[in-house]
Amino acid sequence: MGLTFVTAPVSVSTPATSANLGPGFDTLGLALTRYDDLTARVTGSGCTVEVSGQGAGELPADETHLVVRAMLATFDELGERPAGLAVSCVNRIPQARGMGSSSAAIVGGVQLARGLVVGGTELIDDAAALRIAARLEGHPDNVAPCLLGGFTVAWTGPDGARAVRLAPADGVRPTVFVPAERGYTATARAALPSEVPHRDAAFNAGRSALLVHALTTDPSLLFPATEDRLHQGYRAEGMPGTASLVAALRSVGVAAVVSGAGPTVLALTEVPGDFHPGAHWHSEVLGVDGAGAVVKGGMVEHAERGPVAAGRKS
Ligand SMILES: Nc1ncnc2c1ncn2[C@@H]1O[C@H](COP(=O)(O)OP(=O)(O)O)[C@@H](O)[C@H]1O
Ligand SMILES: N[C@@H](CCOP(=O)(O)O)C(=O)O
Repeated sequence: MGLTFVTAPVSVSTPATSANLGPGFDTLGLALTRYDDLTARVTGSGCTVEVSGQGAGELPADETHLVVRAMLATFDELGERPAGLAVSCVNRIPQARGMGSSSAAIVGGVQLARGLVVGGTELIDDAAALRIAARLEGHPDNVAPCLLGGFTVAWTGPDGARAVRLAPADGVRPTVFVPAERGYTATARAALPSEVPHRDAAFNAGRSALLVHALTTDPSLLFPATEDRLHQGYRAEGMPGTASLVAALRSVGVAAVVSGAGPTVLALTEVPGDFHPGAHWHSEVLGVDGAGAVVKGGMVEHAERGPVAAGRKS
């Protein structure tokens, strides 16, 4: 039997995310309180995409748009596509800056597709949604917090991506410093070596483990816990302004890291009021999003995720 599609529009708010958080390369991620708002409905034929805000006038307006690609991949998992789609995107997450905009588009698309199918949430549960989104993104560390909210530890097993969601401690104070220029994740990944010294791998294993404790229990340890030897150093040449700002913040005791693949900088502890990053940077204090990509309308009716959902399995 075929699928039944919902005729009413479905909406989703997708949070920005910061991945890696220093040593947790391709694993750790945090959901932040800045959102893209996406709406979709089934139509009789064709595919239209309206974009306002970030990416307006640049992103495609057809089925090659990333949100639609993720929707179609999800419908294909379900075995049937609707006749047509109309999608609208109000984008507030800066794109190609290291704040998880592509993951927000992918997770948004997966969630919209689930919402547009009667019984879509049962046919594709959160665990399957995470697997689809991570497969499309290529790494799970942004899609996990975008989907689930909070602070997530994600990994890839034989059956695809999995994640647990943890509650960040109250003392975690995210500030982002966003530059005007873009930096593409694919470019930043190409700067990484295929092998690293064993001592650096051991260093990062220790810091990542400490970071889980610091972020959930003891933020006073965030400064040593955010040291990294696996990616930031290799990427510094390609983003010298980012490397300098991380160093300047760390020199005054702030637990600063490259956000995702950069070029945005993320501070996890309070930035002194007299610290000035320079006119090049737009700084913004953000909260930690606790809910993830919540769908309104349609068939995904999960409640807001509270701040504590330790051990949530995907
Ligand atoms: N909201 C969006 N809607 C559609 N495509 C998007 C959106 N956000 C990002 N993308 C696509 O992803 C690319 C940026 O991906 P990436 O380099 O991974 O940056 P980020 O760190 O912001 O995720 C953009 O050039 C665009 O092609
Ligand atoms: N682990 C990835 C994270 C990329 O995050 P993004 O927000 O820059 O897409 C990496 O470091 O490549």
